Amino acid sequence: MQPNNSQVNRRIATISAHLNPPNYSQMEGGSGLGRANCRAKGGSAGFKVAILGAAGGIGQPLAMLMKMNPLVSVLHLYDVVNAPGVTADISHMDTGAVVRGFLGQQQLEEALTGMDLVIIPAGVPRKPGMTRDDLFNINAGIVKTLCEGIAKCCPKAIVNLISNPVNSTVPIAAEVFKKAGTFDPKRLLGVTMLDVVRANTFVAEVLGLDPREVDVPVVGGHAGVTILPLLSQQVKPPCSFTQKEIDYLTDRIQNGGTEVVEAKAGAGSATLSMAYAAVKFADACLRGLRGDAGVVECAFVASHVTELPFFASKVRLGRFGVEEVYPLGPLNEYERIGLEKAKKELAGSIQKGVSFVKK
Ligand SMILES: NC(=O)C1=CN([C@@H]2O[C@H](COP(=O)(O)OP(=O)(O)OC[C@H]3O[C@@H](n4cnc5c(N)ncnc54)[C@H](O)[C@@H]3O)[C@@H](O)[C@H]2O)C=CC1
Ligand SMILES: O=C([O-])CC(=O)C(=O)O
Repeated sequence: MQPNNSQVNRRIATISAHLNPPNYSQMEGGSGLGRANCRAKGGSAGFKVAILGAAGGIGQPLAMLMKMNPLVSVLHLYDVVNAPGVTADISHMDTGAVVRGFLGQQQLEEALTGMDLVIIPAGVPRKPGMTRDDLFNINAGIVKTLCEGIAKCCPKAIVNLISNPVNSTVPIAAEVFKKAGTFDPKRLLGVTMLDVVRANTFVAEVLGLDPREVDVPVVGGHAGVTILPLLSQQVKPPCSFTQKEIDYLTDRIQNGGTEVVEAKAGAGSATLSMAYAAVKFADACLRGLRGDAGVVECAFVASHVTELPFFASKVRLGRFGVEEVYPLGPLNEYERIGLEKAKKELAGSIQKGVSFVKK
């Protein structure tokens, strides 16, 4: 039997309520009586941060940690699935940031408007046997669409790009911004912080130190041989390694991601350590925006440090994003050979990203 008109209308209403669940910006405090919107609009000190892909393996712990960050006054959580649930959950934490959820493409612009910092962990992760480049076909399109939204709604925001392959997605973002006439190389940063976090951890293990005492620069890019730890510049504390230790550490740092992918056996890649690293990096960006002096981290950025248009190295973060890109410093022979390998692979990955948008 065919449904009559009023039955059809009821079904449409039910489906559309499902597709457009209440925006959590209207639901602060749950009762609708909350004044959090007034607090957020009232110019309370702090920055406005959006996470795109907030319901994912990285996105959820990242959202939780950003909600705990005192520099954040407003936190927008955007995803194509499950954003309302994650938002409801996170919004119950009694920390300062006002949390709002946004679900689906039709709410992307609202999610992005007015943001100071946009963090992007949207996209598919690896399974065992895959390279990061195997994610290109799906993630390139996702990153392109999200960056088009950023160019339109918050062109001055700092962008922290996590989605893999970072060596190609950062060039994709740059091309999208160039097309839109909004590209500012200071504001686009590929997140390679997890490589530094791993390098500090593994070096500390070898040296028998607390990882918090260790500071290893990791340059190049974020995949395999493009991840180049500069162990000769491990300055905090100054130390030297045997060749065996250097081989072991370089291999472990370059393949840290694969180590996690294999251990998770099909259930994804690093999420918790990545969320930690992303928050460490986002916090550095926010401290820079606030005007703190001497904020220096490694990131994959537009660069003149080598002949390549993008390269990861130490950068100084300030009120406008990347204020200085530091040269690599003295490399030993082992690192010089590693650099040549890294550059060769990076050149192809960068070109692949550029061509994706230009084609
Ligand atoms: N830069 C780095 O050091 C690291 C990067 N990654 C990368 O981060 C990405 C995310 O990883 P996981 O969180 O583990 O994946 P996941 O699959 O658990 O989460 C991804 C989230 O993105 C969402 N999403 C998909 N399409 C979207 C779109 N168009 N707009 C907004 N959200 C969208 C999904 O709904 C999902 O919630 C992967 O590409 C992974 O390779 C992972 C670890 C380290
Ligand atoms: O290995 C992956 O696919 C995820 C990633 O980038 C990392 O853990 O470094």
